[in-house]
Amino acid sequence: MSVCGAARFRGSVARILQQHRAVCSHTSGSSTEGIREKLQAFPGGSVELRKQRDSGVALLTLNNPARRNALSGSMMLDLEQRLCELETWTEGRAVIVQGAAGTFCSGSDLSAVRAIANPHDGMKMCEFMQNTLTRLLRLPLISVALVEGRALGGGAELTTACDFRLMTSDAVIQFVHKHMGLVPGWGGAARLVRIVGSQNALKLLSGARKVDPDTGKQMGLVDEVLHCSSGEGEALCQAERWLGPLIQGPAPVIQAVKRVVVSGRELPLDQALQTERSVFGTVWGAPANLEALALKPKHK
Ligand SMILES: CC[C@@H](C(=O)O)C(=O)SCCNC(=O)CCNC(=O)[C@H](O)C(C)(C)COP(=O)(O)OP(=O)(O)OC[C@H]1O[C@@H](n2cnc3c(N)ncnc32)[C@H](O)[C@@H]1OP(=O)(O)O
Repeated sequence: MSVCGAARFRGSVARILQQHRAVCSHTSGSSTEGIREKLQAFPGGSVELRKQRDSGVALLTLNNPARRNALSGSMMLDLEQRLCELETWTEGRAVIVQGAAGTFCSGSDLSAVRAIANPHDGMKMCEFMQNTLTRLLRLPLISVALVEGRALGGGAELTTACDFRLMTSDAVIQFVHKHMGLVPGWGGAARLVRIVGSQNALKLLSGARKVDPDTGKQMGLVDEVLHCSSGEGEALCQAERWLGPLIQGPAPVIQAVKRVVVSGRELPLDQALQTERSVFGTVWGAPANLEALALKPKHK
């Protein structure tokens, strides 16, 4: 890589880190300035984070069951703060995003949507949620959306910001945006095209189609269909079991794997190769590598 290329790369990494520090410390000056105060004016529900230290799996729960886990303004702010915590969780391996009371998320809280329907505030909310879901997508943790019940509108977009989607057999993902005279604004369209391809994305968005698990699996939107017979909590148990093989191993190695996949997915080849070398440098000769070499590994 040329000297100026390396300088450009260092500059882009510095900018990403600067944005991260600014957002976590709420440093004003970003283009979403002022929206936090407005979102705070729409309370209701919460976004809970439970870090399971033994497994390194965090549970991120949208908790607004009276509103089918619709995202109130304060929940959008909660989500940003929970992501700040996850971005610096060095022992973390994965995060499962779920909804309370057996349903995922019915999108934005419509009372908040009505109140900030003006273009200026709507655009700032859109950018705030787009930035927040992009940070979820880029977490150095393997992320799974556990979809029970309904994932509608912004809730459907939220599922696309996870690496994987697991659905219970009676669940539905629906991009209802067209019915509201809208298109996705939280990054859901850009991510959906990358997940299912542009033709399937066009069908799901233009038709506002209800995606059942089998259809979702066929088009690559759904990674596993969970058949749950007994009560509450079974879907989560099945999701953790599905995740198990992906997160076996030291947290730094799992996090390094996610980092090289994110850079391979998002960066131009030269920068992706540079990032891969940088991440490789963090695990080469690190404890997990040295321990593995000492054991004379045999991969049967
Ligand atoms: C489009 C992108 C993004 C945006 O631009 O911001 C959005 O996400 S906008 C919101 C898109 N979502 C919706 O339009 C979903 C609307 N809700 C429904 O379709 C149904 O409620 C349901 C989610 C399919 C559940 O139906 P059901 O099980 O029959 O329950 P109820 O309909 O009786 O709802 C229970 C209760 O919850 C309230 N509710 C549901 N969704 C929302 C929401 N998104 N915002 C606010 N409140 C919501 C619903 O009003 C009921 O409350 P009460 O009437 O007070 O009992």
